Amino acid sequence: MDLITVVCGIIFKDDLVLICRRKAEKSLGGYWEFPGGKVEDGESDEESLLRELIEELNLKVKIKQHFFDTVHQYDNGAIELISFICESENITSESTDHDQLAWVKVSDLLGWKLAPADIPIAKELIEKFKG
Ligand SMILES: Nc1nc2c([nH]c(=O)n2[C@@H]2O[C@H](COP(=O)(O)OP(=O)(O)OP(=O)(O)O)[C@@H](O)[C@H]2O)c(=O)[nH]1
Repeated sequence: MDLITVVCGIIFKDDLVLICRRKAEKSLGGYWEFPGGKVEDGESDEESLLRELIEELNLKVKIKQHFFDTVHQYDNGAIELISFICESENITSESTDHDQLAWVKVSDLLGWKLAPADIPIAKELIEKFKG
């Protein structure tokens, strides 16, 4: 089965990072994720991320650096999840795809019910920001 490329933003506002809970009716409903989405034909990863964040969250961010990529095999197919560290100047409270948003400390990330593909990214982030 094809590998689907998904981009996500690790969006910082000061020391806190944004995670979003997928709406119940979506795939992986109820799981928390870093917001983003599927890369479309003809888009770069960065263009795709900026587009998704505006579409879903009406959030304009600065992409600071490419962070960490991971491949995860779900029952219905595999995704490659490409993450970027971003900074946001404003805080958003509404999403078209999520029913809750939370700004959390990096060290607390694994206490949330993250989408399985996001767990290696969260672990890497905790390692990077520890001490
Ligand atoms: N945006 C995003 N998607 C993720 C993450 N982790 C993860 O496994 N995914 C999965 O990657 C796929 C693409 O995400 P998406 O946000 O574009 O989903 P979508 O609404 O276009 O499609 P879908 O609802 O049909 O699955 C979804 O199946 C989603 O569950 C993540 O951190 N961010």
